[in-house]
Amino acid sequence: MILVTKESNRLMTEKILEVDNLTTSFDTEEGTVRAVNNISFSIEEGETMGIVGESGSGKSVTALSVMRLIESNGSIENGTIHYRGSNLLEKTESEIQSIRGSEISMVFQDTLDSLNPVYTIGTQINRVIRKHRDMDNKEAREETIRLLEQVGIPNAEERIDDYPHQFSGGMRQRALIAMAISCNPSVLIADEPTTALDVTIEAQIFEVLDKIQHETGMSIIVITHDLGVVAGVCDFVNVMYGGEIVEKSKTDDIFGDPQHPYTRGLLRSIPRIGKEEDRLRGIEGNVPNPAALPSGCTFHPRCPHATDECRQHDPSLQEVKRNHRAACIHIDGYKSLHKEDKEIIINDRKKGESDD
Ligand SMILES: Nc1ncnc2c1ncn2[C@@H]1O[C@H](COP(=O)(O)OP(=O)(O)OP(=O)(O)O)[C@@H](O)[C@H]1O
Ligand code: NI
Repeated sequence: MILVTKESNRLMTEKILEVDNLTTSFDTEEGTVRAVNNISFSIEEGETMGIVGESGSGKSVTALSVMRLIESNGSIENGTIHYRGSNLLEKTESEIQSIRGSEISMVFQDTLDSLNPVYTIGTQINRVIRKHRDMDNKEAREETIRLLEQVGIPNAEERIDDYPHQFSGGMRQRALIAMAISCNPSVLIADEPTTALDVTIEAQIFEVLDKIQHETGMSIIVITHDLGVVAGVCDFVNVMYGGEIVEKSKTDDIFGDPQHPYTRGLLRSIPRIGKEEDRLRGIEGNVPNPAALPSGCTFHPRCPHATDECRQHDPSLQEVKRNHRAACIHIDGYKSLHKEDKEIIINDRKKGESDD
């Protein structure tokens, strides 16, 4: 039955999650902080979507809004979040609790140390399973072993009784993924799942996610500050800056034909292994204070192409070509500059490759 539904969804390419005009803000001592400002995106079954941006751009708040886990000083001011056609913002707390974990699940940022040190890995996953699924202890234990195997933990039958400190960082992250997928969610949100891990382990974690996606057809939202991660993993990408989505397209187009000056800056700052000097080549300036966002285009104080118009008008996302949108008023007029930027990127890459 489920398979039939899933299959027909795929044929109809139904959007499994659809976020429209989401605005989330917080009350702070500095005043109202609009952490997420009027953003929209959607994801289909089996797709992997990236949300990329520097620290403070609103990525986690976006995810927490979808999970309805915004802290008490914050609120979703505007927008809708449709999951399988019904608006999550209209659900009661108990309805949302049953969706959370079993339909939409999240691996939280900075959770590597959040497994409870006094309980075994098995006990902690077992608990989540029994909360959502009708299984007795023995069945849940078998299911936990299966999940640990699924995320690539060797000797799962023995490791299930280990305590978190007996697991390496990469193994703990696998266990957290096992926990997040333990109730077969349709959507998994992974918030910076590999930030604390080295690149080899990072690649392994994404291989695990890819494998699970093939096995289950789940949709994945990957949150990262690293466009390098996006390249290998995501079908399409939303670039966030100052709480807004400034560019969105298929991953290939983000790399092959980036439009927004911010995206191009991010691309130029992807570090190459062993290239220390690259770290210095990020985007000049700092992310804006969300309690005091600049006038006009939020990016204008850091933008090499900013004009008076940019200081006055906040650009909305415009279609650059099919399925590729960017929020920059100079997208037409600045075609030539874009070309120069592209040449810099391409030459840099070639240089990097020949240096390696
Ligand atoms: N509970 C809160 N109260 C006040 N401000 C908040 C709260 N939660 C988030 N913010 C602010 O919202 C903005 C966006 O935060 P968010 O955590 O979404 O950024 P992020 O893109 O996930 O960054 P990072 O890469 O550092 O995780 C930040 O300026 C942050 O300080
Ligand atoms: Ni975050």
